[in-house]
Amino acid sequence: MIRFENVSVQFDARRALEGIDITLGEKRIGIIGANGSGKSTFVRLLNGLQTATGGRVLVDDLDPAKDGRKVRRHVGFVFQNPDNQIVYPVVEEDLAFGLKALKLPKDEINRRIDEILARYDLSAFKTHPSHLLSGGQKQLLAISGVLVMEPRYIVLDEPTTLLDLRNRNRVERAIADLDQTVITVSHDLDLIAGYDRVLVFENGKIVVDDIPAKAIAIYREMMA
Ligand SMILES: Nc1ncnc2c1ncn2[C@@H]1O[C@H](COP(=O)(O)OP(=O)(O)OP(=O)(O)O)[C@@H](O)[C@H]1O
Repeated sequence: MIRFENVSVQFDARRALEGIDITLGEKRIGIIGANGSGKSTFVRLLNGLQTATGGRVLVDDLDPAKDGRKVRRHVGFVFQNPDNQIVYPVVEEDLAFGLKALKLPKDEINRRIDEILARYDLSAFKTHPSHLLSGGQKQLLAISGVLVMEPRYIVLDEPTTLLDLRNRNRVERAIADLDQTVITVSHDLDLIAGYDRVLVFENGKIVVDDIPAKAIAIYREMMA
């Protein structure tokens, strides 16, 4: 369960979030809103990448601002730009690095890596230099790097911006198959159409909180 208690975030003169009070317990939560409306700031609060300047955030009763390391074990985060996420020069090394930190047995590490590479059609790239992957393949690798860790919550910030239609659909299906709670920030309204709940951000506030059909319809009118 995720709770935001009267959360605000202030960057110097700019207020990025204001008076966010919400409890999230659904399995699929979509977040939409205009550029600069506060969506990324909102999700970055979930793993302590951003700290609240007012109020507090709780993820399963842990405060990411205080227990960042513990929380990050349970909250996997896929960034907008995969280059910020891929740190190792070879694909399999990149996938292994978090798993090694968890001190998993070698067999288990290899099993998880082979399985995730197969799922995203990346098996042929296992020993390839990560930086030579295409933009979309990098995005898939970044998503894979989070999924292999089997976190309880998965936050995806614009996970399909670089993907062609086939890979975009693949990511959509992969998300649908996940047992975990998924929170997706996206301008791709189709991606979140089948979700349980959609939040619409405007000027640092949640202005709509509803089922996708209703939230998306209101958002389309707001953007018209
Ligand atoms: N580190 C920062 N320092 C100063 N201002 C920031 C910082 N991060 C975000 N902001 C500002 O806070 C506001 C909200 O930004 P945020 O990235 O959360 O928006 P967003 O809804 O995710 O936008 P987009 O759809 O463009 O990704 C913006 O006005 C942005 O300029």
